[in-house]
Amino acid sequence: MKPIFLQNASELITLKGLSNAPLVKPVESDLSIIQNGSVLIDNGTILAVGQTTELKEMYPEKTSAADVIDASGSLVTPGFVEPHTHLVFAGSREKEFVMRLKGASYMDIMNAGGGIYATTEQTRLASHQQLYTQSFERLDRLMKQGVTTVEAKSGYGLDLENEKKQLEVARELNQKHALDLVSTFMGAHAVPSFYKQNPDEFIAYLINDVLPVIAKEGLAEFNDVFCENGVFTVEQSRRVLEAGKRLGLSPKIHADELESYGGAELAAELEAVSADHLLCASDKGIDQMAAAGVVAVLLPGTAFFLQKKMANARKMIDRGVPLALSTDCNPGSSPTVSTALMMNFGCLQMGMTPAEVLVAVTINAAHAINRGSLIGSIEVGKKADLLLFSVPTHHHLHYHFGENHVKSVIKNGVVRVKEGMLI
Ligand SMILES: N=CN[C@@H](CCC(=O)O)C(=O)O
Ligand SMILES: [Zn+2]
Repeated sequence: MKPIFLQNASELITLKGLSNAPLVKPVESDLSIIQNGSVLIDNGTILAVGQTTELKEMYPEKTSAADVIDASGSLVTPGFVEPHTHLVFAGSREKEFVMRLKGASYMDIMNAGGGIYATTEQTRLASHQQLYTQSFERLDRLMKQGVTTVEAKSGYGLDLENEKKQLEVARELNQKHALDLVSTFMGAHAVPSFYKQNPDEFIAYLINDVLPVIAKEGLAEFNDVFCENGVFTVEQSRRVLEAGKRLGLSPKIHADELESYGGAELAAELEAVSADHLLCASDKGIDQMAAAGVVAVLLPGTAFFLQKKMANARKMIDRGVPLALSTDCNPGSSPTVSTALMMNFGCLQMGMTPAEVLVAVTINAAHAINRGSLIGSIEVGKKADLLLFSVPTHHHLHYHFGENHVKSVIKNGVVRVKEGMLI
């Protein structure tokens, strides 16, 4: 593999020195910006980072032998990390979208057998190959948006066979697609109709019959639950997450999305790696998350699409919670792959600064999936996941809102997107 020398970036956002823990209360200087910056990449890894003249002097042979990418006039950042998606699914739910526009609520639709149940029905019917092909295409679209690592949840199978199928598809995608995937088991996404009268039995089934197989076959790293009034109680969520923990799966929680329900508090109690959504998180829950160092993964696309008030990012940051942003890419509550739009929501709807937003889609997002030491910043030894933009500074990303400004994507030291096109 020939080295790559990316040179002359007008703004190189390195986010240096943040690999050990997620960043709380980021400020502009945390971006550690290098003007006229350059990056030397060798064997898929970052070998050196600095000013262009400096690196040319330090590595004369390597820089002259390398493939040169000229980033004059361009912003360069670490690849975006998506810490919350429901990537592997079949079908779409545009009819529900129209029902919601006429006043039906997300939960009304789910309780009537639609929502997660509708996608589960279609996902169960789809073959491994069909799911693989559709999800591969979704990954391509994410990559064009600058995403270089994707967390992918199961949760549209709701039984051993189909949860496994989703996770096996994610595993194959991780092997064959250029992007890196991180898998999360989410069997506790909805109570299947067979168990409707006795959700505790479904929890017992997940704990006794499903989780051990998922753990044994190494199909997931995290265990997630939809902790929400009408879905799984705090007590049921605790049970399934503790069982996962005993098998080595780190907890994550869909918490306080539609009601204030104690999900943030549970995340703190279990020292979950992240609590996600949090539109209705209580002050107490927020403070407990801050004390426990749980990353809040906020999903503004979902609030926007369900026409709800955005999570209170400002309050969470001010009270000391580390924040990440993600698309929540899924067919029901956030059918989008646009990180750019999430960043725009961060600045324009959630009171976040441009620096807070950039941290939220890179290094803090990496920490939300336990990858802070590998990705999320441009530092020596880390994976060479880099983005080159058609704008000169990061402020332009928000100023020209609603656009994908990604020009090139380098993933593991290989150029995968050039002039906005997959290559
Ligand atoms: N809230 C629960 N789960 C998903 C949506 C799943 C769906 O509607 O299909 C979410 O994160 O928004
Ligand atoms: Zn979700």
